[in-house]
Amino acid sequence: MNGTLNTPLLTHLDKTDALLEQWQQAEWIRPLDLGFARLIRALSEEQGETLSPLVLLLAALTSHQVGRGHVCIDLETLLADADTTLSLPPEEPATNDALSADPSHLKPADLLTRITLADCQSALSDAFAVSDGSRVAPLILTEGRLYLRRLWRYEQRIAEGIARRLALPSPVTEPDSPAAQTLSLALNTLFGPGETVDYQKLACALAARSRFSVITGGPGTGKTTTVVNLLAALQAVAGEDPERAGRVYRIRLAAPTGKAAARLNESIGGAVSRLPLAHLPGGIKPDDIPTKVTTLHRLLGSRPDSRKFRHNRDNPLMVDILVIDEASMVDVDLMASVFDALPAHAQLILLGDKDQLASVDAGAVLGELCQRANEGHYTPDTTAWLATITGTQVPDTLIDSNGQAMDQAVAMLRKSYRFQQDSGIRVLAEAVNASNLDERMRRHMREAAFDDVIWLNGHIRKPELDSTLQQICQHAVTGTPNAFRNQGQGRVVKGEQLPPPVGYRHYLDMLRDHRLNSDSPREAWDTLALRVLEAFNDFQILCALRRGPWGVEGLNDQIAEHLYSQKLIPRSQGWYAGRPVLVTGNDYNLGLMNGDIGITFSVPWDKTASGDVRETLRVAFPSSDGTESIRWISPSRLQQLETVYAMTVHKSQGSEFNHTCLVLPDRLSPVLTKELVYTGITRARNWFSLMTGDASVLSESVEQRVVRASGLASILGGQ
Ligand SMILES: Nc1ncnc2c1ncn2[C@@H]1O[C@H](COP(=O)(O)OP(=O)(O)OP(=O)(O)O)[C@@H](O)[C@H]1O
Repeated sequence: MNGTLNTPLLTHLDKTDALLEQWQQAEWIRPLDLGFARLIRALSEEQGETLSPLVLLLAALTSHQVGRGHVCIDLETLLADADTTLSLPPEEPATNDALSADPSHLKPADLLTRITLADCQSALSDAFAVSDGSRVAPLILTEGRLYLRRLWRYEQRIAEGIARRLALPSPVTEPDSPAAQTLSLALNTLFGPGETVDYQKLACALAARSRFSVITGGPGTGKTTTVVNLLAALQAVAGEDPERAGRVYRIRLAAPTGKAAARLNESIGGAVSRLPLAHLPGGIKPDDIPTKVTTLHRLLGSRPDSRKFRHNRDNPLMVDILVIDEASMVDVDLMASVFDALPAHAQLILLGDKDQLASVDAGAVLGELCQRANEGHYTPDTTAWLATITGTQVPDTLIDSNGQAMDQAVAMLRKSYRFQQDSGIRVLAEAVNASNLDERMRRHMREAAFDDVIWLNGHIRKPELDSTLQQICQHAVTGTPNAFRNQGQGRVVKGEQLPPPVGYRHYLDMLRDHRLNSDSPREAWDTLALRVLEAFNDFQILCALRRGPWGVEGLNDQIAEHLYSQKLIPRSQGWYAGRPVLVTGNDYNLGLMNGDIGITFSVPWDKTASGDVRETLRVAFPSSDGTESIRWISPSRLQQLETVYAMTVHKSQGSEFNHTCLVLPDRLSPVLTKELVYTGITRARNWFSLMTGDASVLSESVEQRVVRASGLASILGGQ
């Protein structure tokens, strides 16, 4: 090791350990991170080795990064900018700020400025606990990336699963083969033979050619429509393929959360019913295209108290084609399990929006696979094949004679069909995505120049905290329709008159004014609960942060107090009728999944000892199987949940609301990124409002990007 490591903190193992402990006590790193580093130390000592303090430090930091969604640490990036890479001290102040009060403490970045890449490489390669992957070790170092072994294995399994599928021959590769001709006929029937570029048609063709494909697109670009057409085209090919003897493909549809599965369930049935099946080759029947969507956990067969799934390499799924919607939310752990459970021949199609936030847990698989999607990188071979099969010429800007194998399996939908050309939500989302929120756009938002977007306090640069929180609370009650252009009246979307935006009073009134009683049948209660849950979905406050007055914790308290002061709810704490709750962990016994939302009802279903009717509280959750039934669960049985007047943008992924209000705090922090703002805006179907603690935070946030360290793109790019 070279002489730059002259600080005792990196020459004495006990001192490094003590520093890590200090960081852990200040909640900069997790107990798990410290524990992992100590495990590495113990392992080395068992081998009679004295661990390098630098390896102890890097072990803790790698584990810390995994907790922040990274699959690994890229050492060069870490050394170039440790502050940004590690985000330490953390963006949200810990409850215990003893450390930050101590001026003598060292940040990881202070320590790492003294370290070179060569120091890291040499310390790591000397350590027994670190391997290059050729032997089992808790840390893996490969191409300058340091992994926890578990995460490295996930990435390897995903890369292998993708590469193997990309290499499989396809019956439609030869344009004059019968299968390719059938595909071409099916696509022309589904989309028309038009010569203008139809990205949906191109996406179907690309995905039909490969056993692994990704279709990415922003909201309303037709991902669902495209995949339904794709499945019809694939079944048409299967029906004509003598090798399959007319057997149709076994297709399954899945999404990472119950909410996302339910949303796809709602839209897919309609899209399937519109298919021109009678005109397609292959004699496809309506039942050949599935309309039921399940969660990935259910599909893979999750078992209580186990990370392992029932379906795996030894017990694969009975499936020929698997479609995963909202794939941006799938972390590397779950994605690796998907590849394990898929039979070797099975085709995997990932759908999602590459610009959204990545999964909460480690990995950004979809985002990484789509890194080059904007520019296409289709080879001349692919382009010629697409022209023959679809009759469409790919624009020159998307052609690249050096395109990689993975590029040929990624399709991007580029036209929004949901939002009209002048929709503020669409224009704003595009501007955020391009990190281009100019003054004209900000003025448009402030002055309600768009029909559907309003920046409620955008004219005040630094609004006062209390009055802003008060304004958010009032907005939460009514949705402030008057602030929108034309008071939110008279908008017509796709030929239908849209009601003005609403706030939480809408569902609370419904809950209060119902006429059901103890004689009412259970079905009537189910119907009411469905209506109330739907009404709750009409409005949602989204926050960037968890802690502090601008975070979900503070805002939930504030809003509950305000609703109570308005007599809209009977109390502001604990359980009460009207309390909306978000499930924050999977509960397999109750059949509830992380992200499920329920509303508390007071129901007359109990009796006192003397036989009188007694009101009791039950939380109504929509069923997870896509049917219109309700699960009524006693509050005492619910373990992991929080009130959900305000929700983090992270948790809102996979959901959509009629009206969302995004709350941005009064100062910039690393969590405020373009992806977060984009995800928040695109959760809104018809109305979007913005509240800021400081007007400049909006523009500053969209200048920041989420960059997650991982090696997937590099492994696949090297194929
Ligand atoms: N090629 C098309 N021509 C006309 N309308 C279309 C086309 N494709 C999709 N649409 C319409 O646009 C709307 C959005 O389509 P779809 O639900 O398929 O998009 P999506 O990308 O899955 O949306 P989401 O953002 O909800 O995931 C639907 O009303 C659909 O009928």
